[in-house]
Amino acid sequence: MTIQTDDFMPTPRVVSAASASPKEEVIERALRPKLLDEYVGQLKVREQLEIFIGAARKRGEALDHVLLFGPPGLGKTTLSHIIAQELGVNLRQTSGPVLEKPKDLAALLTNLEKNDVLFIDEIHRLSPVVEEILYPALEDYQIDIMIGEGPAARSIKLDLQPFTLVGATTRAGMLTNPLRDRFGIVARLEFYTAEELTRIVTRSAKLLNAPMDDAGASEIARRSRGTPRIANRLLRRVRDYADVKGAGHITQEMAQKALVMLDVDPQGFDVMDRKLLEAVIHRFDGGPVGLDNIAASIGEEAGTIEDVIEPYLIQQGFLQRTPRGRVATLAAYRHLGVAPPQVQASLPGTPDVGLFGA
Ligand SMILES: Nc1ncnc2c1ncn2[C@@H]1O[C@H](COP(=O)(O)OP(=O)(O)OP(=O)(O)O)[C@@H](O)[C@H]1O
Ligand SMILES: [Mg+2]
Repeated sequence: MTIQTDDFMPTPRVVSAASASPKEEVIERALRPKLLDEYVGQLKVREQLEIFIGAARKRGEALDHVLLFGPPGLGKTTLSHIIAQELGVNLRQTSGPVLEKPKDLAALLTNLEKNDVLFIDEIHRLSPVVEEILYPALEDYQIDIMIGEGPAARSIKLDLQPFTLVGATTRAGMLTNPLRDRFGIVARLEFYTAEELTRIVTRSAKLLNAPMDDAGASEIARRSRGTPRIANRLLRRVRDYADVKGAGHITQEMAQKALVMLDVDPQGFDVMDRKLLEAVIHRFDGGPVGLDNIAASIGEEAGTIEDVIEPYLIQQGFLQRTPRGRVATLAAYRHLGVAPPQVQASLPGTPDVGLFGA
């Protein structure tokens, strides 16, 4: 296998769901729904939360600890803010990698008021020593802290106010078992349907004062990889296009032209998606191929492929995850206009042709 050097050039992704830039975060905050009722989709999660939040409020208790997991840009941070808002309590926000020492977490915990929400983003990246502190805090609202040093050091117990931890992660599989077991409510966020994304884009366009018709909205929604963050981002790019090339009104035609310019295909796939599928098909005979080989071949980190790129390809049925590696499906061949390998199952001794074999 030859690897061309241009494969290692970073490719800017307009449809990357990965975390927003600081500038984008400001816009995201403005577009973020504030209440459960405004939060589109995720019906199961919403219904559960409505009940549990209602019950906690009624009893004046802290809500059970909540773990939110799912691919980037599906609304974990948004939901954590909504939970605090609906509970009528303060939200304190931090993230796994920021909490370097036990005392960083202890300081946050001891400052919580009754029933507050502590949001820890990227909770799978907590260091083990910090995680240790968290266990008794979650279980008994207590922490053990060390006072002094050397032989004079002693540990004292501090009582905390009852609180709710909301943890978010793109990788539930990387959480330790003891930590995962301490969440009473575990919610997996799913990709959004085109209809749900249409509602999200329509709402955002109103907030941005961007005139748009329904066909324009559904065109953007269809191409947003099931992800609100991408839908909002494409909306802003399409609006720019409509402002410059048209009279500012977002129609289906404007959306289509803008998305062609942005290299987002009708399926919502971008350069990296197509690169991945092409690599599996052309360089690895359609698979099965391991994640690391794909990563080396397309010049992308394995973690990014696993968290950001492949979940949508798998959900849409273009890629399959098998115990032996990733396999391109018939839909992937069709999408790229490549003839699938011939099925030769009737001939004895023919090599395994992956999915298309017997
Ligand atoms: N259910 C929803 N309804 C309406 N808008 C949504 C919804 N979910 C997310 N959004 C929009 O998508 C943007 C991204 O969501 P958010 O930042 O909550 O994603 P995330 O899951 O925390 O991503 P990451 O894993 O990168 O932290 C938000 O600004 C918000 O406007
Ligand atoms: Mg987030």
